[in-house]
Amino acid sequence: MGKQDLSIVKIGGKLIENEERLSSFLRDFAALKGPKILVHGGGNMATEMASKLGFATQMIDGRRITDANSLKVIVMTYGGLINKSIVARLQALGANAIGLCGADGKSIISKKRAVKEIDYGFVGDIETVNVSFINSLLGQECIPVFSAISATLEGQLLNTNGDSVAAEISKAMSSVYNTRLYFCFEKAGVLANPQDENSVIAEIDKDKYKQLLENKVISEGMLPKLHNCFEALEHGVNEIFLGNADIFKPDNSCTKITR
Ligand SMILES: Nc1ncnc2c1ncn2[C@@H]1O[C@H](COP(=O)(O)OP(=O)(O)O)[C@@H](O)[C@H]1O
Ligand SMILES: CC(=O)N[C@@H](CCC(=O)OP(=O)(O)O)C(=O)O
Repeated sequence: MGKQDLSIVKIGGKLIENEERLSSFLRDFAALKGPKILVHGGGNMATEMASKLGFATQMIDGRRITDANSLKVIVMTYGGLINKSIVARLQALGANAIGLCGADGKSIISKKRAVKEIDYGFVGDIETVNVSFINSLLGQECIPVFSAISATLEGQLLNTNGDSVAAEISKAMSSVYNTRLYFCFEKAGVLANPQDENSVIAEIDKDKYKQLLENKVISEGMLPKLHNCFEALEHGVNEIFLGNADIFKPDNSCTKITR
């Protein structure tokens, strides 16, 4: 018998902050057929909360420098407010969501990033994903909702990029499922002209990716996002799509990443 399909969907922080788009997305996600996993970021909200508490935020190459105060804010914001709100709303839509961070069920174990030129602080690089635990939740028709937090085996919580959480879960779950990974963010996909929402590139393979890099069409957060995509395709993920909150609506245009 062939493998069953599994959808892994990541939603970015800017999408989460837009109430109208988030509601519409959650309705579509709740209605999506088959086993599924949601991963959420929340970077902007953490920056705002930190600022309210009087803590400055420093980002380098899209990664947050996470000192002890910053980690506390992140756990409260991602693991608390955002995660629990999304779970409650999915439950209200009839979807049996369960909120998790990497420490829950030892689901995502990471290592604190080694200090090279930059000390990122409490930032984790994922080492293992607990496939059997996640699979057992899916087997009970639960929908795991992961925040962008992992943990070490020694019990240290670590801030972990949401795109990486989604990509690593997808790679690991590919041993059991046909995996389809969706990155939902504020744009309609990868744009040929970042200023023009109507310039969505339908498909990007490795050659096209090289060309986009050379022509500097992609920048900022899109750089690690596409890097993650090609890495995931090399490691068993079957299909990857990038789009906005409307990605599951019929006739919605988005970008497909192919080898
Ligand atoms: N060619 C491009 N097409 C679409 N987005 C791009 C492009 N180049 C750069 N970007 C930027 O990448 C961002 C997406 O990355 P990121 O901010 O990390 O997303 P997320 O909301 O998932 O955290 C977009 O909001 C956009 O500003
Ligand atoms: C290490 C690191 O940078 N972690 C990210 C995790 C949140 C995230 O990925 O949020 P978005 O999807 O909204 O960008 C951060 O703290 O910003």
